[in-house]
Amino acid sequence: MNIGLIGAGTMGKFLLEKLNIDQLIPNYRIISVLDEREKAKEIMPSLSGKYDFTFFDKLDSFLNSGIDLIVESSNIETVQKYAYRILCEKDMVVISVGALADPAFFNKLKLVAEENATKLYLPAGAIGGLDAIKAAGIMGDLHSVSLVTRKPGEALSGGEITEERVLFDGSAKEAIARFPENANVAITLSLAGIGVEKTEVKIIADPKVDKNTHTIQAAGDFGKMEFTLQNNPSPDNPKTSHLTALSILSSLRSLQGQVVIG
Ligand SMILES: NC(=O)C1=CN([C@@H]2O[C@H](COP(=O)(O)OP(=O)(O)OC[C@H]3O[C@@H](n4cnc5c(N)ncnc54)[C@H](O)[C@@H]3O)[C@@H](O)[C@H]2O)C=CC1
Ligand SMILES: O=C([O-])CC(=O)C(=O)O
Repeated sequence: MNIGLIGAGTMGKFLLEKLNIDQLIPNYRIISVLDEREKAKEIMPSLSGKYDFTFFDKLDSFLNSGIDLIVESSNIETVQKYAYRILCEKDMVVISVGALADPAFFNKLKLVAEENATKLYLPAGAIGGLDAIKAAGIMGDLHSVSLVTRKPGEALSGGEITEERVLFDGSAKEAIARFPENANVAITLSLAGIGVEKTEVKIIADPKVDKNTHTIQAAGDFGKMEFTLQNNPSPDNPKTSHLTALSILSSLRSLQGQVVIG
């Protein structure tokens, strides 16, 4: 599988290390990286030497570089800019899932993927339990879904804090608008469950935690569930839980093989 990467930051570099150097998934390699911004020309040559990929500064040449699948690990704006065009011809893994909070945009992507027989993969990212949420909602009998995200102040750009502070309490749709780098999980959860308007989100800065903590609660005809993750932050980006990059690798690995779990 020849992969094209958009976003060679914290997660992108981790994926380059694991796929291209450690060869964690046999035959899966990042062969192309896209960055159209002027400043990319300075940093890409050394990265491309280290990880052995070709750098592209134009989307069209990137798409024509022999890649089978695109992995995005950049930001919401990049997904909004490129996803439609990409899904016209390639499968795509999106991790900045907050880009899909607008139902009109999400439906447009679903439609273009359907028309072109391409696929949009949304890894679980920094959370889990989505298999249970999807199962619980399959008959429309999932009544409530909530997420409480608790992070150290520095992860929420709040700087030094001395006591717990609720920074946000509202819908997933509002959460991602206010915290585009911390509430992608709220949108993944919404898409798996009851949507961006009905999914309730609280974001709390907490000086007592050193992990990015996410608690999901759901109730419906199936019963109730509660699921808590205590994620170690990525060493290079305290906002991003390390589990997120692992979940991209896991999504890639699940494209291979005959057995599908979950
Ligand atoms: N779905 C989930 O569970 C989670 C999603 N995220 C999201 O994943 C994304 C990546 O996270 P990190 O790697 O920690 O971020 P990062 O900030 O370390 O890396 C992002 C990279 O994208 C590059 N970039 C920005 N604009 C670009 C463009 N137009 N074209 C190409 N490259 C561009 C930046 O230069 C940077 O190197 C972020 O949007 C983050 O909010 C983070 C954590 C959890
Ligand atoms: O990494 C995390 O813990 C969650 C996160 O930042 C996001 O969903 O945007």
